[in-house]
Amino acid sequence: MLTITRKLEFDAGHRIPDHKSQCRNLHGHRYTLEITLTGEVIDADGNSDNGMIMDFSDVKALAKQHLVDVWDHAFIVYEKDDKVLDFLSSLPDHKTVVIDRIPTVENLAQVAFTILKTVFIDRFGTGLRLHKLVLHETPNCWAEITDA
Ligand SMILES: Nc1nc2c(c(=O)[nH]1)N=C([C@H](O)[C@H](O)COP(=O)(O)OP(=O)(O)OP(=O)(O)O)CN2
Ligand SMILES: [Zn+2]
Repeated sequence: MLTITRKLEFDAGHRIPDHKSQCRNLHGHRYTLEITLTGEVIDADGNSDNGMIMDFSDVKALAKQHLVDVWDHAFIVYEKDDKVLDFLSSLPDHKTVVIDRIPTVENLAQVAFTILKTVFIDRFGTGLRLHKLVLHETPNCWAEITDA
């Protein structure tokens, strides 16, 4: 299978409220997101996308619009983490992203995949789709999801 991968990075805060150790504290990461797309190579002479699955600059622009700019410099918080939600809501204009699950890297990867699979759709009639997403929480820790 032929794929392309675009890497983007963003910073976000989180905590894992039930964690047995350090990760129950408020802290942050520089996350690395790898978006892997598949589809036929575009064959259209004179078209800017000719020879590509999708232009990397368009992959970046869409990923930023729908996910990266939403999560960058946000605090990502579980909807049942009441203490942190109360605190964040006391901060004027704080950038907070509330999600329906604990913000482990596994869960963030699943949320990101759900969002981006609706963005990277068959826009060229080439079968373009999101094949895989990798989210690194630290250089040593990451989660991967591959389209079933
Ligand atoms: N399965 C998971 N385990 C842990 C998660 C997670 O999301 N899924 N998250 C954390 C912490 O939030 C943190 O991201 C990881 O901390 P740590 O284990 O300290 O990772 P480091 O890469 O910094 O560790 P080094 O020992 O410095 O390599 C914890 N567990
Ligand atoms: Zn963490």
